[in-house]
Amino acid sequence: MADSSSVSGSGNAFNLDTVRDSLIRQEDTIIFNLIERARFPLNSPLYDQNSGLVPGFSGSLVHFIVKETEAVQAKAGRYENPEENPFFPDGLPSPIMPTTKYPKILYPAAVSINMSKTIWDMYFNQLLPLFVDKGDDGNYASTAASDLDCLQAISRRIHYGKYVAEVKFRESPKEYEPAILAQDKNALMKLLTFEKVEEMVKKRVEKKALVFGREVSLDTNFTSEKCKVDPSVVSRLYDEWIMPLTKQVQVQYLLRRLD
Ligand SMILES: C=C(O[C@@H]1C=C(C(=O)O)C=C[C@H]1O)C(=O)O
Repeated sequence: MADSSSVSGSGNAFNLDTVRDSLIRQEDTIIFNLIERARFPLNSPLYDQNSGLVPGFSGSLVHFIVKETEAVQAKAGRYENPEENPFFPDGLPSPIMPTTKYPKILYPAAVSINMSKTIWDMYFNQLLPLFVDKGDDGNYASTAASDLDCLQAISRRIHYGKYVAEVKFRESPKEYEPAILAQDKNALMKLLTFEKVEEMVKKRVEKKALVFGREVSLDTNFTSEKCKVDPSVVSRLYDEWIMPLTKQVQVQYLLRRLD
């Protein structure tokens, strides 16, 4: 069944409401993926640059798994979708089969806006230690697959800022044009920021984490108060990283909107 998680599917309407609906839908994906990752302990050897776990590959095991997974997905056409951004774009293979023609909503240079490196560093260095237990259960391949699910969901959400910016520009070009012509980042940031929306987002993701993360039993509504992922960490993820980075994507996008 089609849902509202994409504006680049054919026939989907493109306006600020549908774009915001997509962001709301993506919250579910991000929270469920965090819950899945929290099933495993940290498993730190996965992230060790010098673990030597992969013969002939210099880098961490998670780097190897993500790079190889992205190569397979590129062959199947995943990165033809402008909503998807690889973490390791260099040397990715081309699709080996015909792929859907995605509607051209964004201007072509938008492809060059890529925050993957920042997202990668934020996820492993800051976010991960906040929501997984310490320890090592040896489940490295499954843990890395789960990391990639989280990274892809967070990356899609942040890069979605391109669509948010495009729709905001189309809805009021006269408001944005002077700031774009002046290349005024601060003015653009002010124009595209809606503090009330951001407050709502933080509260909603915290509540979703509370609802999605508790055990459901048939006797009572919830068996325990313990959540699979701390709701305050999810709220912090949005407050400190996801929303600021989405806004940075929006600013970068708008700066070049009139090129
Ligand atoms: C995404 C939007 O732009 C900004 C970024 C937000 C976010 O990342 O959730 C929320 C509100 C705005 O300040 C929006 O207006 O919906």
